[in-house]
Amino acid sequence: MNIQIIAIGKLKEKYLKQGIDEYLKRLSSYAKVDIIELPDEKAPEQISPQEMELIKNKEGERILAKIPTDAYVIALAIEGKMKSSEEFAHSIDKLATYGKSKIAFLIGGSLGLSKEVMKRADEALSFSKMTFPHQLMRLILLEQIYRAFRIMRGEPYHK
Ligand SMILES: C[S@@+](CC[C@H](N)C(=O)[O-])C[C@H]1O[C@@H](n2cnc3c(N)ncnc32)[C@H](O)[C@@H]1O
Repeated sequence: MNIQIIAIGKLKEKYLKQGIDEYLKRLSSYAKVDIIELPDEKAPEQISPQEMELIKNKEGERILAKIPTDAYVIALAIEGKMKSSEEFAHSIDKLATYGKSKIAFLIGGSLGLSKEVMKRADEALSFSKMTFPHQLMRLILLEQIYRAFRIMRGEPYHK
C-alpha cells in the first residue's frame, strides 16, 4: 500500500520529528509512507473571514497539486466522521481489497482545509471534537495507521 500524508506547515519540534521517524520506521514493513510538507501562508493576528478564505485557498491549491489523480483522499477535519481504531483499520483493509492501494491523507494548516480541498476528499475523518496542532496531528495519524496495520494483520498492539 502507498500512503501519502500531505500536510501544510513545516515540522519544527524535535520531539515530534523523533516520534514521526519512529512510526515511519515501524510502518516501513507494512506500507510505503511519504510525508509531503507544504509551506503555510503567514496569517496576520487580526484576520477577516475573506482573508482567511484567501489564505486557505492558497494553501489548498498547493495541496490539490500534490494529490495523485488515482488516490483515495482522506481529509483530516474536526467536523469529519469519527471512527474507532478497528473501524479505521477495517476501512483501510476494504480500500486495499477494492484495489485502492494509494491513499492520501490531508492535514491543514492553522486555518484548516479549504472548501475545494474538502470537495476533492473522498471522506473526512475526525480524531475528536478537539483541535490538535497540525504538527502533532501527523504523529497521531501515523500511530493510528500503524495500529490499523497491526489490527489488519491480527498482530498484537496496545489496547
Ligand atoms: C490547528 S488545526 C486547524 C484548526 C482550524 N480552526 C479548523 O477548524 O480546521 C490544523 C489541522 O489539523 C487537523 N486536525 C486538528 N484537529 C483535528 C481533529 N480533532 N480531527 C481531525 N483533524 C484534525 C486538520 O487537518 C486541521 O486542518
